[in-house]
Amino acid sequence: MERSFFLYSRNHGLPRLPLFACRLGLSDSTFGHAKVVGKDIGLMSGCKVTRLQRIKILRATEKGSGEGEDGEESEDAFQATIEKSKKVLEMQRGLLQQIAERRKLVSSIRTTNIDSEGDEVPYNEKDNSFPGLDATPSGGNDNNVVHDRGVLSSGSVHSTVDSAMETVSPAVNDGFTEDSKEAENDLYHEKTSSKVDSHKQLKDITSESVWSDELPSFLSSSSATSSLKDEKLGDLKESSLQDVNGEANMPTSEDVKPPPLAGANVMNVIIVSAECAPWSKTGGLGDVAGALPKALARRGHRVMVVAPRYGNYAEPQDTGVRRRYKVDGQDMEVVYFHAFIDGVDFVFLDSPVFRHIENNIYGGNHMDVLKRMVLFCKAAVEVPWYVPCGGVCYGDGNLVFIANDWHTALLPVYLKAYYRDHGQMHYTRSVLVIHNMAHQGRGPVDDFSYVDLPPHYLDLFKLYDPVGGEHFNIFAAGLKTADRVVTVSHGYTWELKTIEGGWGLHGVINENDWKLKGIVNGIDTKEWNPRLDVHLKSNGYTNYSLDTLHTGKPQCKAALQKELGLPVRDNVPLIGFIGRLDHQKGVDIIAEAVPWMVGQDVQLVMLGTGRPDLEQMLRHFESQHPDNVRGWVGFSVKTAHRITAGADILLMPSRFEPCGLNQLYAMSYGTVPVVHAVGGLRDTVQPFNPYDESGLGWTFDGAEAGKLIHALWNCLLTYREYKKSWEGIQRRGMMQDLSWDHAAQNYEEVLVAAKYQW
Ligand SMILES: Nc1ncnc2c1ncn2[C@@H]1O[C@H](COP(=O)(O)OP(=O)(O)O[C@H]2O[C@H](CO)[C@@H](O)[C@H](O)[C@H]2O)[C@@H](O)[C@H]1O
Repeated sequence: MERSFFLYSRNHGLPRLPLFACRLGLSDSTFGHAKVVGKDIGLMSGCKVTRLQRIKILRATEKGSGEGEDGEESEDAFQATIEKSKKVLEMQRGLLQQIAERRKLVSSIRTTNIDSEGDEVPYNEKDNSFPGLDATPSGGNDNNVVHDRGVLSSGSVHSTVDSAMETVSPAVNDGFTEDSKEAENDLYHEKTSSKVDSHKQLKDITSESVWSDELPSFLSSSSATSSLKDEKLGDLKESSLQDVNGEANMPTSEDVKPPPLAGANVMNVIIVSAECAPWSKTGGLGDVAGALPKALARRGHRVMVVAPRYGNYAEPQDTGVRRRYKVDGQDMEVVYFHAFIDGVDFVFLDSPVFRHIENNIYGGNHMDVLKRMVLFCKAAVEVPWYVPCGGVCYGDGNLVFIANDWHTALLPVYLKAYYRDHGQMHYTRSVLVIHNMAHQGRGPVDDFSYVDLPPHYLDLFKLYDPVGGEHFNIFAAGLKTADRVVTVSHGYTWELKTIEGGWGLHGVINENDWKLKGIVNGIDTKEWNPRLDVHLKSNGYTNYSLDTLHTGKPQCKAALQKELGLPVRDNVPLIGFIGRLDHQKGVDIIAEAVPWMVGQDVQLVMLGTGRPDLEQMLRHFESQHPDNVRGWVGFSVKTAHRITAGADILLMPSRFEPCGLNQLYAMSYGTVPVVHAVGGLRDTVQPFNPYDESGLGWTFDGAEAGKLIHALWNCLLTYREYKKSWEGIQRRGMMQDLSWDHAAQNYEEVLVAAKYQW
């Protein structure tokens, strides 16, 4: 039964209070609008008054205006009202405190209920759980005592996550807390709404997941989810508690946790990648594997990255889990290391075949590379069962693997051949991301004998094309087997379907078009952010932002010129190039344009490593034009950051570019990109239009020196003659939200699509 606040508290003379509160300018948010044990106490929310109250207020006001003629009487009445109001406020405070205490009680009952339900729920298909460890073809694992808890039922999986998260080593987390705080302050890039404490978030996943697995996202809404929760809580919910718990407008209290951004779609995600920054990186794949997981975790998913352990990394600790896998008839042991950082579980696979090759990840002969990838994928697909992260395994329910490029394209195949074909890992899905189709894991058909698959799988790998003839193609098998495929830009998705862009796999891509989606990469706004960049804190460099662009960027430019031994001149355009020195990146196109460039009074700095002939070319240019050109041969993350900050212009004449990250980094540092309009470069660099002062840089429509020169000429003209336009381009670039948050949301759609695909 609802009772008005007036009736509830008339002894306290409250009819005047709403009006009084209004006069004092006290708002909804000051008092809220609370319900206590089913009774609307109408705490002046929006000066809400009942009809009876209104009459009383009116009478009191009329009376008040009459008394106004007598100043003293009126003053006394006013004082009395204040006194009464104070008392009422005091009482309300008490009530609010009671409410807060009841909320705490309810949430503790709720937690207990979820935990106990999780323990008791037997295996249920709808819970997306795997029946048991013993049924796995690879057998059990003596080292992993918590394994069973992770796979027996999703109830136990979810319910144990809470306790798991409590056991995460604080030492591991603490090192990253400050950075997270810094990033949270980033006004330009980070959406503060998406920032939540990772532990709290994972706890939220736990409770959400228990209920949400049962409904596809397109059927469920947050209300559907909460009603399901309500049903599950059943008996425990007394009506009074329901009312307290259901109150939406309560003043914020410490125990109020925001729901995960992914809502009902939260799931377990395992990203498997041959490289992962900052531990290992040869290019953009490492950046993506280091950043996308964190963005997915911010959305509330439980996220793990699996990568080889190439070096002695500081953070990951030996989990004690050891597994043996057969590769080409040979027993190979894998030791699993783990670190929990920024809300993500990083699992590194240690084996003699991975050790100490951090500077040559894809090096070695054809067979060496193939065997490494076979071992990596065989071990990675079992991680959710054997590696306890924070005390509990991921299990295989509600799980999606994200494999990347050909190196891990065997994973979807192993998932199918070893497990799903045998009715196991029934609820696990795989997504394969194409970062670069130019590398496919090709080899002679005989390679099939090394991947350890049933004979009928050969057809998945066999491909014929005019270049390779009939051959063995790992990427092809992965693309066919994965539940969904992602490419890293919309432009590249289209290009892959063409003979020129598909590198022999355009047929496979076209056949699987239905499961293909382009998602433009984001950038790690903690790593690549001129306000926070750790590489700009010394040697004369400085951090800067949109507000300090005028002073900060020129300072970085001067520091870069000084560091490189170039004449320190503010008015000379400084042009940068960063990238792998190979055919893709069009370094040779820059080379053709160098004679023209040096005649333009510009400075050019090129950082790269790769093909020896192109490395030699860089050195040659430097020696020919010591006053204008620097060719830095090597892989230096610090120098890459400093060039991005100090250069005015970034050149990217790539012949093809699936997405490209350097142009994104450049724009966020106020460095203007000049790019070949291809793949992701076309998607992300809107050409400058001087008529309406729009656009972000210059593009050219052919990978030719002449076209590069034409675009660069226009760019240099604007730099020199139209300073305002130039600054506009810089500012527009810096103001974009290039963070991973948006891309992560798109990935989530793909994960959900994979999850509900049968
Ligand atoms: N010598 C050097 N020293 C230091 N850092 C260096 C360096 N050479 C390159 N880098 C860094 O490596 C990364 C290169 O990323 P890109 O996306 O431009 O290219 P990549 O072709 O490797 O990636 C592929 O995957 C990514 C991710 O999906 C796609 O964006 C891209 O189009 C596709 O070709 C950048 O972080 C860059 O700074």
